[in-house]
Amino acid sequence: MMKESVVVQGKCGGSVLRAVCWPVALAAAAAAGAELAGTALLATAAWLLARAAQQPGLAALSVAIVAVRACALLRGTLRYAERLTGHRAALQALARLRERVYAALVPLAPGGLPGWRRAQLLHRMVTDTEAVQDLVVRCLVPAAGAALAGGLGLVVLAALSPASVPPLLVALLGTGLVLPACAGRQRRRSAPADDTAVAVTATDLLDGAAEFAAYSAEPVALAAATAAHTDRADRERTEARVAGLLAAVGIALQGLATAAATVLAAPAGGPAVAVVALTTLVALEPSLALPVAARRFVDARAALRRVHAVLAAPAPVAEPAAPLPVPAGSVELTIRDLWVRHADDRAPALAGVSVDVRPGSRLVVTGPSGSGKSTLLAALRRFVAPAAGEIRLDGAPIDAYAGADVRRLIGGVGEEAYLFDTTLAANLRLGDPAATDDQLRAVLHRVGLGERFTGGLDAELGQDGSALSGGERQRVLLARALLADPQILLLDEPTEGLPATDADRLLRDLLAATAGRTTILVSHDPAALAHADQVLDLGAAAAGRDRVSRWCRGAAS
Ligand SMILES: Nc1ncnc2c1ncn2[C@@H]1O[C@H](COP(=O)(O)OP(=O)(O)OP(=O)(O)O)[C@@H](O)[C@H]1O
Repeated sequence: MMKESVVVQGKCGGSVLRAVCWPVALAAAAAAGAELAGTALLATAAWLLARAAQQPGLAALSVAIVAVRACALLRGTLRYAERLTGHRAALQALARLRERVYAALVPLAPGGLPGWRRAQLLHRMVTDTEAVQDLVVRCLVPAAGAALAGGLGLVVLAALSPASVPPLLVALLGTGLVLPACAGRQRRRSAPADDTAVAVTATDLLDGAAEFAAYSAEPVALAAATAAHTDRADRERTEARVAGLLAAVGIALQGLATAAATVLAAPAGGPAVAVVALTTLVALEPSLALPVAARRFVDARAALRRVHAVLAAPAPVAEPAAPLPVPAGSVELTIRDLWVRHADDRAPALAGVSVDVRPGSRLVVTGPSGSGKSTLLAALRRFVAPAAGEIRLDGAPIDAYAGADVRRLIGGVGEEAYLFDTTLAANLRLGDPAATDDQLRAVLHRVGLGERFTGGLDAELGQDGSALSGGERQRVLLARALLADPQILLLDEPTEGLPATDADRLLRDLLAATAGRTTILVSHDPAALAHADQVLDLGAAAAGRDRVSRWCRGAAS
């Protein structure tokens, strides 16, 4: 178990556990102390009963009577200290690990996240990180307590009746090593590498409820969820049977060892026999919990490995070692022969795109679906790295700036724009946390939302703006982007999916709100094209890209 613990610490929980190693050591010492006090309590009580049966004077029993009370108090106090210190250390470790996972996810979003499903990431953040808590409270502390209690039991027996040591030793090896090894082995065999099937099917059921209902596909979806549940229930039933069997074997070993140690201590006679019997019983008690600890250890190790995979995931875009300070004031954007490829085995999403965007001008990007419009905006915000070519801001390559600085400079409403399930004001203040209510109302006026909300700034928007119409949603997103006040405003198909009259009105308000500001607008709308200073047609570039792909295929074959 110790060897495996080193592996886990090295992989992921290492620095997290190191930060709480002292509280963990204190908790383990308190757990062992509580076991020792329990052992001493029973041993002294046994001696007291046996000695009292011989009817000595009260003075001969008074020390033992006080010792019994002291041990009882000490055991309770130490148990409390162990729970308090152990849980505090575990919760601190958990909080640190969750912070690290979140910090690791930030540079992955959004480009690096599609490798995981949403339910899997939620599982990593919420459930898998809890493994570090289990590791402390349910593995390390019980294992240390069991080792100390067993060791003390052996010392007591060696002092009172050396002949009784072998039965206790054998039983300790059985309950403390062999049974946990069996439990761990069985758990390793039965536990799947990724225990998120239930979470994934449950998320699909919730997210896709409307679609399943629309296509009468509920039985299919429910069958997938039921299969995941049945699989898990089957595994848990098998494990419960094995756990019950191992617990029974442990209790049998404890009983046999106690009986054997008592029989072997019989020649010593007197209170020592009772002390030996009770000491053997108590010394084995903590190690009976170790098979369960071993199963939890296997689970914790697997969970921490999964968390480690998130922590170690390479960011899709490398950060510069010494980022340049971002230029102040308006910036000139230059894109030269830009190539972007989302995966090595896929055709390039952008092939040789070049354009210059002067400060204060409006560039409209157009082109058929799949021609790379969103990819261009993602590259400008450093969410994906170019395969070739360059993007320059005031002459300096964009990858010389920190990603967060670039996104403050070049921001807006992308494909992934999201509205949080909170008030209108809270959603808007994501753009500018210091904005006053008057500034919020002013920006709402600019995007044509002046008097629209009955609840005013406190109106609740629902999850991803579910309480809004499509046009209102786009206007709130635009208002938030304007509040953030980036040097270059990006807008990805803001009128998409709206009825023609709403789209016209939104586009009019949008063009007015962005007049004189450097704007890159993805749109097919003739009105947007008419008001553009420049138009970048990626359809033409896509035709070139197809020619390149065909040439590549031809060259390969
Ligand atoms: N994360 C990704 N992983 C792999 N391929 C991707 C990814 N994102 C986009 N692509 C591919 O890159 C190409 C360009 O996609 P992109 O979304 O940029 O096009 P678009 O012009 O914005 O399309 P639409 O108008 O439909 O939104 C497409 O072939 C798409 O399948």
